[in-house]
Amino acid sequence: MILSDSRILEEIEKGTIIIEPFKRECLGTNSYDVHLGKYLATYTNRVLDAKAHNEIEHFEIPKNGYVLHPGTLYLGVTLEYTETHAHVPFLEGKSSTGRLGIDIHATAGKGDVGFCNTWTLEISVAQPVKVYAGMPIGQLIYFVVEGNIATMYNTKGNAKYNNKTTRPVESMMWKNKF
Ligand SMILES: Nc1ccn([C@H]2C[C@H](O)[C@@H](COP(=O)(O)OP(=O)(O)OP(=O)(O)O)O2)c(=O)n1
Repeated sequence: MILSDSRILEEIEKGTIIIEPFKRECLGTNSYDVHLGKYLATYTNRVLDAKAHNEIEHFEIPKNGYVLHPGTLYLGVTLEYTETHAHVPFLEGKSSTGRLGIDIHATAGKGDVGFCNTWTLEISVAQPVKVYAGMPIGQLIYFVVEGNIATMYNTKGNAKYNNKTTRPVESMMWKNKF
């Protein structure tokens, strides 16, 4: 089950969902629109190593926008800081961003109950496209969870993406033992 607009508002009232900043007009029928934060990042090395800590370089999107090109993975970040304490949040693209050939995540759209942070976006594009800080970039949808949560994401000792940030965060795959 996906939360409706009025249920999302009720959960915000209760404090089980936090979206900052929150604007009523960004609430859709059963989703909330999130926006592109001002920082992007790219990996320093062209060849990434799944076992290594791959470093990234952050940069700010200029006022007049920044052109993204195919063949490069850009990490972006939502302007919105969110907390979800009782539902499973999912980050989805928007039809309007999709129609510009912009993908905002690479397989990872699911969030966890207890995730408290901005969302890192794994952005790739089909053709060159100029993007702007503050533009609508995706939407959050909220699923009802079945069963008790034994470990909330924000209390999980080995959660990788818990540190509060306004910048995109690189892959922490290197912390996995394999
Ligand atoms: N595009 C995305 C997808 C998810 N997340 C956040 C919300 C999730 O609650 C958190 C962890 O996501 P995963 O469980 O998919 O990631 P990992 O399994 O790699 O990390 P961990 O071991 O911390 O669970 O990252 C994000 O910022 N950006």
